[in-house]
Amino acid sequence: MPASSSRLSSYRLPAFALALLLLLGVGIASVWGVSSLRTSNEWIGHTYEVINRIEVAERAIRSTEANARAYRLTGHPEFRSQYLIATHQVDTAHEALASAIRDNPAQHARVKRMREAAQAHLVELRRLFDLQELQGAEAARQATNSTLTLRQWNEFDTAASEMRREELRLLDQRKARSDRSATLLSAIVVLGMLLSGGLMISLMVSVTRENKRARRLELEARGAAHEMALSMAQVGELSKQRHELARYSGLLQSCQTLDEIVQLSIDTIRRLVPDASGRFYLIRASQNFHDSVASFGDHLISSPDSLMPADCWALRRGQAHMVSGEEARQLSCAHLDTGTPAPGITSLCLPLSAQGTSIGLLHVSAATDAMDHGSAVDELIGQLAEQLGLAIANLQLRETLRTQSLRDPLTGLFNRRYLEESLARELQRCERRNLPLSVLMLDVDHFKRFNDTHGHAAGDALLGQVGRQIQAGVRAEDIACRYGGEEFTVVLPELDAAGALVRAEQIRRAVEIATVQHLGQQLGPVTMSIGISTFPGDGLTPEVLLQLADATLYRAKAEGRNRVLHVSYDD
Ligand SMILES: Nc1nc2c(ncn2[C@@H]2O[C@H](COP(=O)(O)OP(=O)(O)OP(=O)(O)O)[C@@H](O)[C@H]2O)c(=O)[nH]1
Repeated sequence: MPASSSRLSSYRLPAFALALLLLLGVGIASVWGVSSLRTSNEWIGHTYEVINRIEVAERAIRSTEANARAYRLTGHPEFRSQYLIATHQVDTAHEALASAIRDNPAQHARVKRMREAAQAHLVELRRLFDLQELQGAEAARQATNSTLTLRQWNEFDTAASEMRREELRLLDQRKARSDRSATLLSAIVVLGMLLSGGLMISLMVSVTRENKRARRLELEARGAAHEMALSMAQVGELSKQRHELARYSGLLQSCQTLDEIVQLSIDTIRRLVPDASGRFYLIRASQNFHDSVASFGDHLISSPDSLMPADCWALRRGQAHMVSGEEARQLSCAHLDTGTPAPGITSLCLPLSAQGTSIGLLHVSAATDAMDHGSAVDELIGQLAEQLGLAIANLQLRETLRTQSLRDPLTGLFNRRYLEESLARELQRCERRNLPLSVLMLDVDHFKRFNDTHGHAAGDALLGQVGRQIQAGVRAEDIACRYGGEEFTVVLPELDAAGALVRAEQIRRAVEIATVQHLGQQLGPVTMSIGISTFPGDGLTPEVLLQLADATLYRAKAEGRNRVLHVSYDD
């Protein structure tokens, strides 16, 4: 369509010029035709004039003849004077006739013949008139030569008739030419008007089409400009979102705790989708459940605190699962509380994984419009989830490594290396603040016998349980360690000997009454001996305090086991 239109437009100027030329031609032809008609009419008028003058000449000669004859017959003077006047008119009439046909030699020759015949007849009439004047009317009548008169009249009439015929022939010819000119002029005018009118109509149609096309193109151009503005806005939005994601990646590297990671992720998701809500889940050690670790927003679609992997399409398929609108009826995840997302709301489940291992789930819900704009938001949140999974996995790995380096794997308590570092630090802190610090040295009684009786694995299970009981028996700020073998140490900052005795007694009692479940058997209970040393009364350095607590422990063993002992050297 545009190609044909532009092809037509290239013909428009020549067509317009042709139409103008045609109109000009019609104008010129009209002027020429009118001029030609006027000339033809002039010639026709001229012919009538000549014919009229022929008749005037005939009338003049006949009037002369009639008056001369009447005078000859009656002698009446009136006829005499009329005769004399008429003789003058004959000359005048022939002069006028000769003047009218001076451009036509043949007619001119005929006028000459007419004139000669008329002159000859006038001479004869003059002769008879003079004779009548001198000798009377009878003599003139007697002298009349009828033969001569007839011959002169014949001569005159012949020339006049020839002349009239010729004029009538010319008249017919000129009328025919005038008719032709009029017909030709009419044809030219009609044809020219038709052609130029047709061209003008074509031009008008073409220009109208061109205008419509121009209007359509203008509308299309406006639409394109609008779309470009929209896409520019989308590009701007996309760039902003990518910037957010890049910022997220950078900050994620520096996060030290899960809380920091989760908070940063929430902030970033809320920046990408302002009114979004959602929940973070991490997989439990048992792998059976995903437990919620954090949530955000107004929960457009709520999801429970814990969910089974089978309840989530994303966890089952190992890939993002987004539903909204009609689709939600069939494919909504079972863990969503509403069953199906409300109209206009989109739900997005994203599995969190690292190196192919599932570690959790991110569920986000938001208005469908907010999730759809630029059609890249779900993709961006997907990228965020990928980085989030890796970050959590890294954190967990770091935590595991740190725990492995600082904690005893069997009991979960701190190891001896950590004890030595932290005892020195805590001792300095308490010394600065002038506060006491107590050290407990704990040992399972007859553990060798337990091992030998129930096996090494049962001994491990017992040590694990004792470790948990020791941890449960102290404050969060206390430091419980496995010193080695079946021996444990607890550092109790800011606690004096009396307080340490109470705490140690609680632990001893808890161990004494507990049994251990191992391979379906209930083993134990066992007892524990505990030695105490206290800063500053018993010693000032970590080494002294540990040695003293150890020595007191062996003294408790020696005194019969299953007891707590503190030896005050001040006493
Ligand atoms: N199952 C298990 N046994 C351990 C572990 N570490 C040390 N043991 C054993 O613990 C026993 C310690 O025995 P002893 O040092 O003789 O002390 P005891 O039998 O508890 O006797 P008393 O301390 O005098 O009450 C040894 O048999 C070690 O092999 C451990 O990690 N797991």
